[in-house]
Amino acid sequence: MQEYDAGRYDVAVVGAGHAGIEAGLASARLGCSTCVFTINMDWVGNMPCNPSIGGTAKGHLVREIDALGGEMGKAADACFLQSRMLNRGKGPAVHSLRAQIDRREYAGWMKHRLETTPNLDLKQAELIDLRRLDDGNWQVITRLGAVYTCRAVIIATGTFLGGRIFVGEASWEGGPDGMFPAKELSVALKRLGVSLRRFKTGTPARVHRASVDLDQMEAQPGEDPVVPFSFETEHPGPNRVLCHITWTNEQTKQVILDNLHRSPLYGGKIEGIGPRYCPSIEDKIVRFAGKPRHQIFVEPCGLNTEELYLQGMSSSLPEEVQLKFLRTVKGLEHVKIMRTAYAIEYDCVDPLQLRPTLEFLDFPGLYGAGQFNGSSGYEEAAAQGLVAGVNAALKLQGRPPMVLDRASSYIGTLIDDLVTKGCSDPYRMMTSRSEYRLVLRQDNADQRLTPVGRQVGLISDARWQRFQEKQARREQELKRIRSTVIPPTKKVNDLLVSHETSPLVTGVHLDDLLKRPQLNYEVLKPVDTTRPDDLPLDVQELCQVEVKYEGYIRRQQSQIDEMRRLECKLFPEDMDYTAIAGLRLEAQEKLGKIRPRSVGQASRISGVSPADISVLLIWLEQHSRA
Ligand SMILES: Cc1cc2nc3c(=O)[nH]c(=O)nc-3n(C[C@H](O)[C@H](O)[C@H](O)COP(=O)(O)OP(=O)(O)OC[C@H]3O[C@@H](n4cnc5c(N)ncnc54)[C@H](O)[C@@H]3O)c2cc1C
Ligand SMILES: NC(=O)c1ccc[n+]([C@@H]2O[C@H](COP(=O)([O-])OP(=O)(O)OC[C@H]3O[C@@H](n4cnc5c(N)ncnc54)[C@H](O)[C@@H]3O)[C@@H](O)[C@H]2O)c1
Repeated sequence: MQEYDAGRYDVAVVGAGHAGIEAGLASARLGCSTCVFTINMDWVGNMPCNPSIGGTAKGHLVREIDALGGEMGKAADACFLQSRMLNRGKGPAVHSLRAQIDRREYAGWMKHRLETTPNLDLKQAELIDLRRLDDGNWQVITRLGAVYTCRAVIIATGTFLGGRIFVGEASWEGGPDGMFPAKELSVALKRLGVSLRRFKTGTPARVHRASVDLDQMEAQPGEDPVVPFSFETEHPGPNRVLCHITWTNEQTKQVILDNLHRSPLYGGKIEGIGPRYCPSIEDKIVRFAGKPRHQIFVEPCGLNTEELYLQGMSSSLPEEVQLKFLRTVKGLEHVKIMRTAYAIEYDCVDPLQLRPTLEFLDFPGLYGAGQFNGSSGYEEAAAQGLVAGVNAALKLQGRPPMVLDRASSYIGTLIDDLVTKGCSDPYRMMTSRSEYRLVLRQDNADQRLTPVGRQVGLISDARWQRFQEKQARREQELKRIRSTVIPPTKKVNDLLVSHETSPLVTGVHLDDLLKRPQLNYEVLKPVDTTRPDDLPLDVQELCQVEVKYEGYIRRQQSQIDEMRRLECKLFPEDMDYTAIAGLRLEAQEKLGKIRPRSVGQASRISGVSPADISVLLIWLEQHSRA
């Protein structure tokens, strides 16, 4: 193919999935001329699996993306079909927003957002090659020979690189949703020296609504009032659909067990490693053999389609086996499959090759984001896209990088886990991955991250002003709660006794009452006479959590202060660990490979001991004096 010079950009983003979208928008919004490339223009922001956003820990990620100035939360608010806050019965740290989304509406919304963003071009073109020039610039080359010269490249290729589909005995080269795979780019990356490996993931069948007996299933309505993802959405729309729940049974299990030898996974055809926390139904049947049944969420894919998604039934068994086991399920006895479930194997990187900015350690100007970095999930991808896009732009502008630490966010935790510990299967965010989860709540994501977004340049003046007003109201209300004395009147004591908590003998501060497990902000309203009546619900919730969990939060904060002490001790870029006397050989090797940014990051590398950390601290102390 004859090549031609097609122009220059500051940043080229390979991919318009969830990572590529956030990367492209962030880079363009920070003033860099940006081109986002996609294999298929009609699938910008495609959700090849469940059209749902959020859920445990993932909802936190969406809130954080929004707080930094990203797009996913706004798009989800504009296109949701049903919304629920999960885990309301548990502590505030694990409350997680989850929404079922209209898939086509979401993809269209995101595409239009890219099309209308200044400094951003969106192009349908498969990139097949990537070159590093001697002057530090990069070139990306399309299948049609167009050569674009760029100062930075962000790879956000999802599950397309070297994609291979598996359904029973059938297997072919392919991307998700019937798209073609990106083969050449894998070869180009390997040629450059990037080491790739194989992961796999899967998706369940989509079935026709008319073939499903929803009356046989448990209906699951959305929650009112709807809580939006974005801190900027003032009036979220209504819930528009019902979801349903049904269950597998002994018969389903038997069909699967009888056909396990036909599974490409159990037959050894798939070599890629699948997501531990999103197992296929055949995996669940084998791994949790004692479990009599598994839950299936039956969820609409959109308003203008009859396709239903069967969450929990991901499979790569042959098509006829899929039909057979689905028809054993209550309500699915006459089900018709519209899209068959499949597994997909793809190339991705070992994220230990990346810095916390998501730039490759060995290839300045080259960044990785999303499923390409070894993660799984739309929200994980979007979070990384935002971080890669911001950091590519900051570097080109000669500004300090945006590195979010573990105590600032789930985004920081996700990236630190990836680049410090690596991952041996597709990485999924969970609240248990954060040691600071009482502080990293979805309700306070703006408090934690909007100042960072503002500093970077992604938060407008108007939004910043609204944020500051909200913080002022929060502080005012906290002050009022802490200084208000509730007297031991009959009305107060009747209320306390009716909520099974002891009456007062003297006046007590409102915050002390709020700390009682039987009470909350809403319950105390009738006796809290100085409460402002125009306080927004989100400010009320913030104040309640901060007061109720004050002691725990304070304790966690002191752990954070300790952690940050080490996080501020940065290593020089050209650090030679082999020259540091006293470091054990294993530590020298691991540190040399991962090249941590700070002593804090070094302390989390497996194989680096507390004694090694002491040696590093002494070395830094001497080095900074010299
Ligand atoms: C079958 C399946 C099941 C999944 N199940 C779920 C699920 O239930 N829930 C969930 O959260 N996640 C699921 N995932 C993962 C989810 O799709 C990804 O985590 C998420 O989409 C990753 O976003 P991304 O931006 O990294 O990549 P993608 O969304 O895959 O986007 C990749 C982009 O790169 C472009 N591209 C690739 N190569 C090139 C090239 N050479 N040139 C130009 N453009 C290129 C593509 O056109 C596309 O725009 C599943 C994925 C698949 C395929
Ligand atoms: N390979 C991948 O990348 C891949 C593949 C499959 C799934 N996933 C991820 O895993 C998630 C699905 O995984 P899963 O099947 O383990 O389920 P999940 O982890 O999302 O569901 C766990 C819990 O969430 C709640 N929940 C789920 N759907 C709900 C609904 N419609 N209404 C109310 N509550 C609901 C339920 O309490 C359920 O038990 C996706 O959202 C995606 O993030 C990723």
